Amino acid sequence: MTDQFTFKLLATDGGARRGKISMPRGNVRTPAFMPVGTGGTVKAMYLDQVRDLGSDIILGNTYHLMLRPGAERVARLGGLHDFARWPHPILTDSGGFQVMSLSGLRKLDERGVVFRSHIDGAKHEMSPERSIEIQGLLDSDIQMQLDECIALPAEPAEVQRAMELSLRWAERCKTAFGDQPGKAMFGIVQGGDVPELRVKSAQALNSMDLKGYAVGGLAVGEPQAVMLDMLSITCPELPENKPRYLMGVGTPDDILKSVARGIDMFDCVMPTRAGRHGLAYTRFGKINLKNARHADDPRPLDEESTCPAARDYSRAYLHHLVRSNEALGAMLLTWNNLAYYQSLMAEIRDGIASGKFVDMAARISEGWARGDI
Ligand SMILES: CNc1nc2c(CCNC[C@]34C[C@H]5C[C@H](C[C@H](C5)C3)C4)c3nc(N)[nH]c(=O)c3cc2[nH]1
Repeated sequence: MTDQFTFKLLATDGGARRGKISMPRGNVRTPAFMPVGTGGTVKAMYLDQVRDLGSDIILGNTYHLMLRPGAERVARLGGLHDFARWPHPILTDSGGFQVMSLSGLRKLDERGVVFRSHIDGAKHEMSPERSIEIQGLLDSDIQMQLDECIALPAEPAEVQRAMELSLRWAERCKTAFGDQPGKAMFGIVQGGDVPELRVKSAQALNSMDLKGYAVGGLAVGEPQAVMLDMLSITCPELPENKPRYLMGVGTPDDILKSVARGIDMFDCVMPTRAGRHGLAYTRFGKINLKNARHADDPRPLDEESTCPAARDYSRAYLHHLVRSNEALGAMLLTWNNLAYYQSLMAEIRDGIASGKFVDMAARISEGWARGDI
């Protein structure tokens, strides 16, 4: 047990890193995939299942929880861990990304973002200080600075404006967060697809001596090659003794290639959202259970999986559930997908620890390319 937030680099293999984050609520084995919770739940899953799959940490959802049921109410009820019965670490995003993508009317200026709730149209102001206050009310263990994430492609002048605003907001978030030994506030590197802006953002955040660093402003419409190039430019500028979190990423292939460039933490709605839409992630690649070709297939998704959803149900049954829009279809495919993602992360961690990351990554990628499954 510890009352501090610490990161320990345990092994490296090329650019890939194996580490451990220690916090009062528990440890996070990195590279880590963080299942995405929305209103304090990972959709279509019981949190005990999420834990049993090997998830050390989940994401909470600042924007949704502040609108409903309200951050002050969650605090009155003991904070998000008690509210959702998840006693392990929780990371919360600042809410800015969603305001930019979800809410209707919104105005952004030096003070922060003013927006209307997509639920009831009520007006809300989200300043850097208010975002940190909300994340504190949720009792989040890892809090993200408020930032401005812009979609790509974008004009370099616009990328620079948003990056420099985000740096000023990082300073304000650091001040608002203050000194909370068992918790962390991560800065977010911006700079779009402009190498010199990425370096400037990373170096400025580096000098703020934060407990962890996220790489933001990616997975916003750019090709994978651009995202990977930005990682190759950004990660070397970040301290190697602090965790690095690539926000919103990604597919299994994105994750393998980003780990190779020095990323430690990932979050993505893909496995959970795809599961609700009939898509199964497996070590043989993606399988769309909506497709009629599965209607008579008695095989499970993966008879060697330890996850019952992958091992014990025929593709014909899963196809039937998905086609009939049965809740069990979403439940089983979400369970399968998170189990697959966490087994991929465990294989990645073992590969780095044994110095076999490159061979392991090649073998995994060949499995996906096997074709007809
Ligand atoms: C997909 N690509 C992408 N995502 C990104 C996110 C959100 C990360 N996921 C958190 C989130 C976002 C939504 C959906 C769930 C729950 C909750 C609301 C928190 C994950 C980002 N968040 C911030 N603050 N800044 C970014 O630059 C950024 C870039 C991203 N690029």
